[in-house]
Amino acid sequence: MSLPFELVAQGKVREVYAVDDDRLLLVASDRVSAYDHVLPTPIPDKGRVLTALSVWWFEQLAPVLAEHGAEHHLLAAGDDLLASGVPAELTGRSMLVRRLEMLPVECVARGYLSGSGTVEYQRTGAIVDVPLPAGLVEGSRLPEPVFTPSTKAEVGEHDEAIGFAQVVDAVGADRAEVLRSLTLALYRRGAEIAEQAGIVLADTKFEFGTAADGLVLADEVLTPDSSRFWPAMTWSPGAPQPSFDKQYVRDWLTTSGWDRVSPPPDLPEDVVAATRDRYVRAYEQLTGLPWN
Ligand SMILES: Nc1ncnc(-c2cnn(Cc3cccc(F)c3)c2)c1Cl
Repeated sequence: MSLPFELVAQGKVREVYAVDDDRLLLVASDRVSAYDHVLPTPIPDKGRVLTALSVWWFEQLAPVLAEHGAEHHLLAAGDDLLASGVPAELTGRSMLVRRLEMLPVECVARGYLSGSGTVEYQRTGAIVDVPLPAGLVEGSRLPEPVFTPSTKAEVGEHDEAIGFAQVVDAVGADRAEVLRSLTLALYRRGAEIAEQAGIVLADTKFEFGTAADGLVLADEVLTPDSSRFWPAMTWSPGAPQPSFDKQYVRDWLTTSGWDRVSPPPDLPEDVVAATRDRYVRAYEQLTGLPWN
């Protein structure tokens, strides 16, 4: 796809283009990643579903942002993008956003113990400087949601968990405090809405930037790519929880005999179709809106 804009950042499944000095275009692809590899087979509509979900969450979270004197970066999405020169085939999976000075902190909120959090906890009984009770296992619900920030790793590297003191060093004490309280408030609101939809929001990662008028919630929000979504029905601490959206892909890759090092194999049609269905159902269950 050739866009009349300069490519300024390229992620595994997303790109960022510069529309002008003040605006960026975030474009979500149909690519899916699993086990740290981008798979060769696209999932039709994934980019459009996750973009529509982010747009919906920005609306749901606006009151929480306002309570903390913050805003979000979304300017326009969907057909409104045609006026900015975005090709029609991209408008459904693009967001026009305010260009911000991004803060160098990944603001992670966890309501459950999982992934790198579990590894940290098993090593130290805590997640960096966040103490946790004894006896927790993979998938355990935490007594309270916790703020467990990390640094933004280089492309291809994993983010490194950091303590609150390092957030203070990076952004100052007052802003660090706001980042923690706002991250936790946004997570609580998201988890509350997800719970009503039968989905556990185990954890999520927010990114913030600054503009002249203060703190701004950026990037994508509360999507299955930036968060762990588990079906509430199957939640059972003590083992890795099935991912709401990626479990079919993970299971098939495991049975396919792929060694997780060489380039991943193509996905069979039924796994692609089932995965597309999971993204559509996540959208419909969370928003209560029909996907079309
Ligand atoms: N509002 C903003 N202002 C300035 N910069 C950004 C920004 C740059 N990069 N990223 C992360 C990212 C998002 C998608 C695809 C990628 F490759 C990388 C976010 C944003 Cl969202």
